[in-house]
Amino acid sequence: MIARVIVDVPVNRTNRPFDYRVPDWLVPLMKIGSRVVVPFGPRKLQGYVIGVEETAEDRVLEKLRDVEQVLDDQPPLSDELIRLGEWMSRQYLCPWVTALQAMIPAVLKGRSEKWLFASEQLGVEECGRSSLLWDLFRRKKMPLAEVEKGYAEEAMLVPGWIASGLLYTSYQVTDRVTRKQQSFVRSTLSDEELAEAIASLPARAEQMRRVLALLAGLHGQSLSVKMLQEELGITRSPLKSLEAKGWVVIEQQEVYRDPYAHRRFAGETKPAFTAQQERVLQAIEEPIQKQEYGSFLLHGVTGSGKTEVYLEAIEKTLAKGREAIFLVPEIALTPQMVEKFKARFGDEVAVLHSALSQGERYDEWRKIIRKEVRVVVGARSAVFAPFQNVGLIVIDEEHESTYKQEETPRYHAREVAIWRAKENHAVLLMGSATPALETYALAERGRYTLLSMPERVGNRPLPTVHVVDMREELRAENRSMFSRQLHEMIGERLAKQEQMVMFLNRRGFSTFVMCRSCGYTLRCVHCDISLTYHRTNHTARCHYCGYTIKQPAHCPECQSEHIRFFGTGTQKVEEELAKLYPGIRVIRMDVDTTSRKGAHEELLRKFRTGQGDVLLGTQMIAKGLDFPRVTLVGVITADTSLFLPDFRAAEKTFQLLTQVGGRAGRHELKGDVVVQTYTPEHYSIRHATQHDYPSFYREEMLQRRRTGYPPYFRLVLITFSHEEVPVVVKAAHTMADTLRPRLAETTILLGPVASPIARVKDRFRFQIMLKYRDESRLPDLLAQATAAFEEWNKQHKVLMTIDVDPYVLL
Ligand SMILES: Nc1ncnc2c1ncn2[C@@H]1O[C@H](COP(=O)(O)OP(=O)(O)OP(=O)(O)O)[C@@H](O)[C@H]1O
Ligand SMILES: [Zn+2]
Ligand SMILES: [Zn+2]
Repeated sequence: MIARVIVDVPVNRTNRPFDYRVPDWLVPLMKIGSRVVVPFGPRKLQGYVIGVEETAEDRVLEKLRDVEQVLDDQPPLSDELIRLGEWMSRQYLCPWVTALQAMIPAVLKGRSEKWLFASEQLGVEECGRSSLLWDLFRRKKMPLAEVEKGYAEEAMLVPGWIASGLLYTSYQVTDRVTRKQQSFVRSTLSDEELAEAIASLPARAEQMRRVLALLAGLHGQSLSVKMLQEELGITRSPLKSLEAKGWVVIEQQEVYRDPYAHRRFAGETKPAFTAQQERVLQAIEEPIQKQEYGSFLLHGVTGSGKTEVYLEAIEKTLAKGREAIFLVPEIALTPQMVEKFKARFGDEVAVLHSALSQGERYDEWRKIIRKEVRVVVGARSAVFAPFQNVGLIVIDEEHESTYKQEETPRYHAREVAIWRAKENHAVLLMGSATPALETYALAERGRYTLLSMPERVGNRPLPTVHVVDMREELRAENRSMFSRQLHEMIGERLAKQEQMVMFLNRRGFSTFVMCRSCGYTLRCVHCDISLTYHRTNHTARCHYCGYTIKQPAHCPECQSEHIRFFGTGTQKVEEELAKLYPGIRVIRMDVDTTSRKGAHEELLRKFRTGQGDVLLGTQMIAKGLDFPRVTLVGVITADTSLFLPDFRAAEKTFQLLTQVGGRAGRHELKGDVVVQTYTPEHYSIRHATQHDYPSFYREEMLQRRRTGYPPYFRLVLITFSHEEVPVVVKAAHTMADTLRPRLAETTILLGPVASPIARVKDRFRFQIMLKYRDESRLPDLLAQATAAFEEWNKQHKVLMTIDVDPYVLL
């Protein structure tokens, strides 16, 4: 038997399967999708079996090396996921193995380590006075790293011992799988025997009697020792005595680390659907029933009841005997959301997100592979859930940029979801109050079916949005970060004991240059994006094309000298609130207050239970929260995200304002939103305050067409980095020169220019941007070019990354 193996050498040169012979004793274990250990050059590596050939000629077999180990009883990758990995490798120009590794829990990724072994020749005589040799004689092997650390003096003698044949080294692949074990107790006696046993115990053996009585009720089932002790309030000794009598057995069993284990989840009752919910559910009913591919974009305003629609769709999918994946952006994966799912689907749900420890993640993942659950709720990588019969994939807040992974493989969960939905004849349901422009454009062209829910549940009004022009505030001598209107409304809420959300837009914090008198910002004359301020030489520069001007002392528009770069922090807002409203209870949520595990959840719980008047935070609080008593949302600085050097700046601002605004007045109490801005006339602010997505969409599409950005053009960003400028410049130019003559005429190559963040960790960065429409040859072309440069790049220590459809352009 031959196994075709993708080995863990993530470079393009080895980006193909290698053949290995499967020794007879491993044949029964050999399954497609399993991890194996194989020799590769002088090393041993972990690899993934992507295919087997049952028979092969001896002549062929003779030339092959042997598979050394099979690491799994149950393969972590399915045939579908293996093919998905191949597709990703082509689509995102990454090694196949890197794509496969993105699909499995981190603990399964093997590390190859050098170990020191005792040979047959090492006997007691040879050990002499060496503690290292004695230890090796006993343990047989030890990681070399441990030897070097723990036996510093003797480590120098190791080469000699190897030469004389007492020791040898070899590579071993280890994963970091640990399983949590717990003691369980059960009785081995029949019911009658138990009754006799209880009767036979002396009067003072009260505790033993109670244990047996409890176990009798379980009829041979086992119970965790910990729970039994807690229940009866006893020590371990009566158990030991019973074990000695042979009446009970205590054994180790594996348990899952379930972070939600001790919570109670109230069973939720389904509401009667609203008419628009009914309509949407009807539209997706057919492909779910017929098990056909169907893709839908659900455009529903904030508070329109999208979540109920998702839950119902999942229930229908489960009823067909199929499985469902529910994706949420990382920050929206709140306890509230998880509780909803647990209440509805109980133990059928696994939850995957980055706040879990690696062990917890692994345990949740194993519930899927063992078919113990049929629903997965999780962030981006949950799209790889190893289900075998996926019937539905939901992407909530589909516009969120966290669905794009910013390290290799640089995939987008939406594209992977489409691939899997097609492959499985499943339904893809994407929802948002502010769909990504690319998604909406495709829906308009009929690629996805567009469904809409334009009303809030119960016809509750969308909140009233008040736009405050901060330039006027300055003119009225108000230099505080709170406008007069916001100041007044906060006071009213405090008096009425209603709650508030204060949102600080930290995106683009203090990088762009703006005039505080007239709102003018410095922009690139060629690219229509903001210039970024460079402190070191006081210049403002365009990060797409390199256009640079000196930081002006006066505003070019109104001659004011109040032109400078821009920003405020959450702490400053908190201080100011405390100063203005003595005694106000502020719950601040930012990276500082939420870094501890569980802190995020705890702060939200405090707010929910009324232990705070104001929830103050950044992007973290903009999504998915549903608090009945919130009637005021203040947006302290709406524009900071507007002038980022990013063609999506206007779109992101519109999304943020709509989402934060959507937190107000979701229940009985009516809501107000105050948006403070220096550019009230900007279309993304204007349309957000009107709750007018279609108008924003049209205007933004015009901009994109004019400037040649997605969805009209697609982008590929190639970034190079090196410690020395000349080397990185040479690399970028060589690549550009290679690509240029081969590109289609309609494809535009921008650069090479220095990257917006021109130096990271002392490495200089340069980039090339490709803009193209339909260049079908591009992936192949890039793959060839990458392969050609790999050797050169490696020699000169140049790092090159290729980002297809990039989100972060810095
Ligand atoms: N049919 C219904 N009848 C009564 N209440 C409902 C119904 N559907 C949803 N709700 C309630 O309405 C509120 C808003 O619903 P939900 O959170 O699903 O909105 P959403 O569209 O997901 O909003 P967002 O985009 O802001 O997250 C929730 O409190 C939910 O429990
Ligand atoms: Zn000005
Ligand atoms: Zn420019």
